[in-house]
Amino acid sequence: MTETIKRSLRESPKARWTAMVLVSLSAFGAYYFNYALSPVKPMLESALGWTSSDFGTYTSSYAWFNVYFFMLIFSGIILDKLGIRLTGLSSALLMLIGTGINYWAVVTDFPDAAQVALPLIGEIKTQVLYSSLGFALFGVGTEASGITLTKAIVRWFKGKELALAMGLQMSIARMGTALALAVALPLAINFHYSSPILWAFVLMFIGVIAFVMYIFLDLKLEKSEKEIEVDEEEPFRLRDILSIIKNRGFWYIAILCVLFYSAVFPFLYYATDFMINKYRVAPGVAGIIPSLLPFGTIFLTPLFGGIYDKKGKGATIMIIGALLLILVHGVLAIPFLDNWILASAMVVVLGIAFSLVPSAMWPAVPKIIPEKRLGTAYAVIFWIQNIGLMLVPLLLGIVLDATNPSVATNKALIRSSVEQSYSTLLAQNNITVDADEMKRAVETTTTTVVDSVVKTSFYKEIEHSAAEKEDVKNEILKQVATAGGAFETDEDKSTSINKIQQIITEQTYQVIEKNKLNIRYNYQADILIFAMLGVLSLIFAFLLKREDRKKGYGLELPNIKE
Ligand SMILES: C[C@H](NC(=O)[C@@H](N)CCCCN)C(=O)O
Repeated sequence: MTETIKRSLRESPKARWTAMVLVSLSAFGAYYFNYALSPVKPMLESALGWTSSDFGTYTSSYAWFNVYFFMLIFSGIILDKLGIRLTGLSSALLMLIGTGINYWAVVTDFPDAAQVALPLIGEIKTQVLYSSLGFALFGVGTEASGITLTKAIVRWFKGKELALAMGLQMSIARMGTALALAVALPLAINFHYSSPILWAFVLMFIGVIAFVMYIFLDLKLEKSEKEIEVDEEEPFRLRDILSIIKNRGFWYIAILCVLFYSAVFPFLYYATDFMINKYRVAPGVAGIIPSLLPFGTIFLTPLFGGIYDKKGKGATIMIIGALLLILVHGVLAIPFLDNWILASAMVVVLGIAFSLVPSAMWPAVPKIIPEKRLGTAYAVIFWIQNIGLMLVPLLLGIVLDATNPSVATNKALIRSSVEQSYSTLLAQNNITVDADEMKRAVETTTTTVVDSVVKTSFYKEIEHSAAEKEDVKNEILKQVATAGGAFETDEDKSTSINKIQQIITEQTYQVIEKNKLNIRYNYQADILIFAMLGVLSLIFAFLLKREDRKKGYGLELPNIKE
């Protein structure tokens, strides 16, 4: 078909780069919210009584609807039927609604023991369930928006700077992840644990506005191409899936994708907590270390993509990426190597691996799958990848609780002692506070105590039986009451509450230290799971290279022919 593109708006660099920035803004918000609650894990435990399994359920819920309801496949069909404008706007709105539900669930005061029974999952805290449903809705929007944005970029940049535009769009999205990891916990500490979600809501709203602006630009593009004959795009067909899944090379890439991404995205969910617990990094700055990973990829992904374009060696690049993955998780798993500088260096190396593999893997798909089935192929790969994003974070949470059985109960014990101490001291001193003020004070005190114990204790914790836990609780109450006896209230209410907070913090801390109450997680088993995923990734990267040699896909050849 003839294609006269002289008068198309795509010919204007200003117009197409504006389109790229506008569509990328919603991805920025999405990638921010994806990790906005991860660094806040320790606070969710201290303040809301979540366990690691609750956190695992929440993070795995991102993929619930995508996996169970085949939403990625449907999104591909919907995108084909409704087009970029409607699908993009609907997915941006879906992300916004999901974020809103998540915010509501986290700020709502559910009774401590409120639980619902779900098929397959079993008993789950009501708050965790609602947060997860919001996150699951957000996940559908994010993945649908991912394939829509790719199509939008292709629409504007085909025959132009396509790879660069895709790389930059990924970089803008990753800036969102870096921002979330670096600022979420400081935001939560200084304001409220829900503040990172509120910010996500604002960013997502900006994303929706930006997408509405994109729609106007896209309408202008359509108008400019009205008289022009352009190539018809191939529609999404279910029967394409059949021909794709018969291809062995496709399976190697899809399995490598799910294994590799499962060792990186879920790692980021837990990384801040891991830095605090293993490397004793102060919570306020612990997120900076994992944020080095997405931050590095912002520059490295386009760089490695360029190298692959010119020099080739795609399958070898994926093998190197998988080897680095094993190195990083292997080193992070060694118990006595607990220096934060080493941890930061490993995160930087993981960032290099996470730039190498995607920069070679995504452009390798068109070498294995014919162009007209590419949309379907990416949707199926994302679907398989989502299975990993659903199972691995949940497994990590369950394993963390199972290998650290006393941590969650000990945190709950501290919280209830703090609560009782407040009630006693406030009553003794005739100070009345409303329920919200009290809740806030208990949350802050518990978080402060837990943080300081985790950061400063070098003892080898001993596990306590239930009876000993009661003793510890009584001792906390006794110590707080003794120290509180000398307390006199002659100042205003907030000064008095601050003093009470200080007394409770100090006394609780001392009792925990003395009794060696274990509230620090040992992440050893979780990190070994990541290392195993690395080994499996390496095996599939080798299988892919062998298949390439057999079938001659040209994965090792440059993309740009001289
Ligand atoms: C391009 C690729 N995107 C994905 O893999 C998405 N399916 C998942 C997005 C989840 C974001 N945490 C990428 O980001 O490398």
